[in-house]
Amino acid sequence: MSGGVPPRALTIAGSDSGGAAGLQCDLRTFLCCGVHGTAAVTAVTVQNSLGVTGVHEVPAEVVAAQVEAVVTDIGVGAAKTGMLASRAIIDAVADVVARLGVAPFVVDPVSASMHGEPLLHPDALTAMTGRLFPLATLVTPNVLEARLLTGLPVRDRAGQVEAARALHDLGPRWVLVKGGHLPPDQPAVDVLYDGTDVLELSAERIPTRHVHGTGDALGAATTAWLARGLDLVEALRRGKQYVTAAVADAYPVGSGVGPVGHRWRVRDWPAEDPPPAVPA
Ligand SMILES: Nc1ncnc2c1ncn2[C@@H]1O[C@H](COP(=O)(O)OP(=O)(O)O)[C@@H](O)[C@H]1O
Ligand SMILES: Cc1ncc(COP(=O)(O)O)c(N)n1
Repeated sequence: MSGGVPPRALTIAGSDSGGAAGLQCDLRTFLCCGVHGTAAVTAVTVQNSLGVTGVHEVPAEVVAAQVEAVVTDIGVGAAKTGMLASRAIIDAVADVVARLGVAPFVVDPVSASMHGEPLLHPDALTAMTGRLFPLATLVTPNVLEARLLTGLPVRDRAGQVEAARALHDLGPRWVLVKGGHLPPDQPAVDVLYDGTDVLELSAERIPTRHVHGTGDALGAATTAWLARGLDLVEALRRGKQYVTAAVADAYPVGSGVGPVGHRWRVRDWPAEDPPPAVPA
């Protein structure tokens, strides 16, 4: 790839000043997956390993303008959403994504931080499901978001499947109900549903409290592999491998919950996909 034009991906997401989640995690993941990352910022959060203490939204028309500027000049092979904050931002993103035909399009319906602080206004849920889900190639709720969006209890694998079926009826091509928040005695199983078949992506649950940014790393790695031209199931398999390695590489910065790590990808860069040589 050295000297050539790399694939490009776009994240439409909030900023995490602590650098664990949000667009910081997405851009780092894009780089580690060999893709040029671009970002439309939706909100600035005041955040660290202990939680979120402030949220400052970017005007909806500025979010849409960032998306348009990137798509019309740089080009986007795949895009994902993270924190979208408000109904106005969701409506603006839905409009610009539909108008410019941005695809594949991964929607992570982020509703709260891992500490429980809200990252989405409650009145924006219907815009999320009504406007964004029908445009999505893949939606990736965690168990808590699946409960919020469906009203179902979602306590185990059977609950994940039931929620995936209900969410698929809202229009996305694929639904992934992530299992990171299931009880610690259960493996980290994510359930993928395409309207017909159920596929499980399973990994051993790694015993660490430092899981800030797991969902963003999974979604961003999957988006990167979609931008590199892989089909959805293969992109997601690689995304799952990426996040499992990232959880294993997590580290304690700050006195609360630390970030998942991306250093493994640089240290152990696979032989079939070497980093470009550094010019002398
Ligand atoms: N302790 C863990 N060990 C291995 N994988 C994990 C662990 N915690 C979460 N995951 C995986 O990380 C990804 C993100 O899941 P989840 O934590 O449910 O999402 P979110 O970050 O959106 O809340 C999923 O693939 C999930 O299975
Ligand atoms: C800006 C931003 N976007 C997303 C998340 C969710 O990530 P997590 O569930 O790891 O807190 C976050 N905390 N902050």
